[in-house]
Amino acid sequence: MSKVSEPIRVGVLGARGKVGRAMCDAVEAAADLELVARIDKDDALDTLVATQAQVVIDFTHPDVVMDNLRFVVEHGIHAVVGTTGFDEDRLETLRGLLADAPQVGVLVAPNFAIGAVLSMRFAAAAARFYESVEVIELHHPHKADAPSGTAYRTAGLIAQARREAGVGESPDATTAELDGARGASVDGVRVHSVRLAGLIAHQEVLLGTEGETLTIRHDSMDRMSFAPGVLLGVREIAARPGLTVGLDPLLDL
Ligand SMILES: NC(=O)C1=CN([C@@H]2O[C@H](COP(=O)(O)OP(=O)(O)OC[C@H]3O[C@@H](n4cnc5c(N)ncnc54)[C@H](OP(=O)(O)O)[C@@H]3O)[C@@H](O)[C@H]2O)C=CC1
Ligand SMILES: O=C(O)C1=N[C@H](C(=O)O)C[C@H](O)C1
Repeated sequence: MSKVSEPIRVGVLGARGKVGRAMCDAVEAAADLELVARIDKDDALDTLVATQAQVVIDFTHPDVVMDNLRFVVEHGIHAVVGTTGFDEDRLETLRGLLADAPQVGVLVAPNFAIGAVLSMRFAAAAARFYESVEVIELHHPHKADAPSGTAYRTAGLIAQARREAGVGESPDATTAELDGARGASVDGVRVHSVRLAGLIAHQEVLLGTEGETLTIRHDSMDRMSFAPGVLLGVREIAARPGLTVGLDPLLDL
């Protein structure tokens, strides 16, 4: 007779936020998961221990996410993290925390939408074939950070692919510009941030060379687009101790 396994006990941090609310709904709708804690600003993280949460989902704010992770790692709770702001320094700090808790797994991904993960891959694959490349990210006007975490990662992957292929910088003869007109340079790649009411999360990678251009565009039209990737992380993270960056390995990419 096959054994029925217990549902995974999940806590959501940022539970009243835009993404947190959608993740609570997604966890509640999944038969193999149980939502045991909804934590938002000023709620006690101890609730996670009292409710025996096994995995947390964090969609909070770049300013607080490291404190949340310190707490959960120290208490042996796995984490699936969508909150942005993870530069190399933060990832290194996280690796240090995890070194003292070798059984704990933390997944940090700048974007959990499957199409966004694929579009980053496509952009990295295309980058060496084009002279020019720029990234435009477009989001709702309540977003705290710019450029987006996805744009940072996309630009980083593009820059790495171009370096490995020996491709030089995108040509740009600008000698006079208004501050910000050419966007921000992320690892040498120009990134432009649009904030517009009515949008959710969107990104275009523009590539150009003699006689042709290629545009790689992804659109999240609903925050539920992040749920399949997050739930995949929740189900798999206990089997992946240490730090995992990006959803790619969970998708066998
Ligand atoms: N990786 C991915 O796929 C995605 C990542 N994101 C990222 O997720 C993060 C959240 O986005 P979004 O939901 O739009 O933002 P919101 O501001 O809507 O939600 C964040 C929530 O976290 C709460 N919060 C603040 N501090 C704490 C704390 N210490 N503990 C628990 N909760 C806290 C906020 O409360 P209050 O408002 O009172 O401060 C708010 O309710 C951002 O960094 C965003 O870029 C977003 C979408 C997808
Ligand atoms: O704040 C958002 O909304 C989003 N944040 C993430 C990012 O900064 O890349 C992911 C997605 O773009 C939505």
